[in-house]
Amino acid sequence: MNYLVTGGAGYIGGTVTRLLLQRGYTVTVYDNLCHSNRTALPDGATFVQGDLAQRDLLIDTLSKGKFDGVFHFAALIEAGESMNRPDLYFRNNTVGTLSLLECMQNTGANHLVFSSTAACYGEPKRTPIQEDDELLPTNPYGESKLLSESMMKWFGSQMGLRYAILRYFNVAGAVTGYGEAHEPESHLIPLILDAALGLRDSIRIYGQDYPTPDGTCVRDYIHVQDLADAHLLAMDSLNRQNRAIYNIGNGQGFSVRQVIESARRVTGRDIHVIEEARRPGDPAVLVASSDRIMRDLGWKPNFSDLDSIIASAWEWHQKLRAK
Ligand SMILES: NC(=O)c1ccc[n+]([C@@H]2O[C@H](COP(=O)([O-])OP(=O)(O)OC[C@H]3O[C@@H](n4cnc5c(N)ncnc54)[C@H](O)[C@@H]3O)[C@@H](O)[C@H]2O)c1
Ligand SMILES: O=c1ccn([C@@H]2O[C@H](COP(=O)(O)OP(=O)(O)O[C@H]3O[C@H](CO)[C@H](O)[C@H](O)[C@H]3O)[C@@H](O)[C@H]2O)c(=O)[nH]1
Repeated sequence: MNYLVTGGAGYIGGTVTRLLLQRGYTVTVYDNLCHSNRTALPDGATFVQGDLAQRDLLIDTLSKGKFDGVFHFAALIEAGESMNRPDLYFRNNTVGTLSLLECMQNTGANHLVFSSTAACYGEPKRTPIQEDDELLPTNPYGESKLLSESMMKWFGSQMGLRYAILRYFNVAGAVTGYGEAHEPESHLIPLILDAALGLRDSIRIYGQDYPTPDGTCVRDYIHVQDLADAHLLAMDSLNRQNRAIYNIGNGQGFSVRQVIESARRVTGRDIHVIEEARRPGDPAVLVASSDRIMRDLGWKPNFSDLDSIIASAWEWHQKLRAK
């Protein structure tokens, strides 16, 4: 099999690229490196440096590659940043995805697995969240992904696109030799691990007055290896089904304070905390029901407890920072 991976120089796209290569598949990564660098690219993948907006380059890449499918990860990913710069998020994520869909249509590529997000749901009315629950994003990042989902629906029904939308919850952890290192980093777990290593003075907790048991936001953390497995199952399923939408999470919520406690247990280090105001756009609680993908595709997470997810991140993070 031969696949195109947009955003394949990033954290999750890079992990899926490694898994595809391990399975013996051929992979081309398409990435503009706006939030990553070449050193993150695995040996064995062909690399095209390009932006989703570069239609000629994208069409050329798709035409030459004759791909069996496209995994679409390329996006800006910070909910907080999107509150200040919605324009960037709609341009890069939504218009960028439209460009990809048009180029796929032009070149006859029609199997797509798309990285969507729990941020599409906004503040949920019930927990765990199911795929058919209300979609009311509280930040432009989530809206930019929801609009992309809507385009896929119409490219599917009117133009024959076969697609799987994966709404991930909070992705964490590392596989051998590759883990989370966003540029710049804004995500909770790598920032906590930097604090454990003494590379930051403290970790800031954004908001202590949420309607949750300890007042801090609750999230559902899913290991990147389990998430990567779901991508391969989803792509394969497009030979049997035209379209699907799946949540990918562990079904368990952990507050920011619980994540910090887990990191203290795993690292054995002191982690200093500073309490800050809420970060605009953050929903209080996001916890997934992943029953649908378990039932339809037989997916099952192997890393279900938070300590083991953080332990895998910690092992990799120490090596990363030692470089
Ligand atoms: N990290 C999470 O917890 C999480 C949760 C839900 C969904 N997602 C989604 O998963 C995907 C991957 O996230 P990640 O954590 O690996 O982020 P990342 O920033 O590590 O990777 C994104 C990659 O896309 C590239 N990119 C961005 N815009 C591009 C463009 N216009 N053209 C070409 N390349 C472009 C970046 O250079 C980067 O390499 C994103 O679509 C994100 O929205 C992530
Ligand atoms: O220094 C920090 C960083 C984060 N947080 C809090 O920790 C929680 C998790 O924050 P992250 O920034 O790690 O992740 P988000 O929940 O904001 O978003 C992540 O998961 C989403 C899905 O749930 C998206 O898809 C998005 O791309 C991805 O970044 C939030 O309540 C946030 O306010 C802090 O308290 N301090």
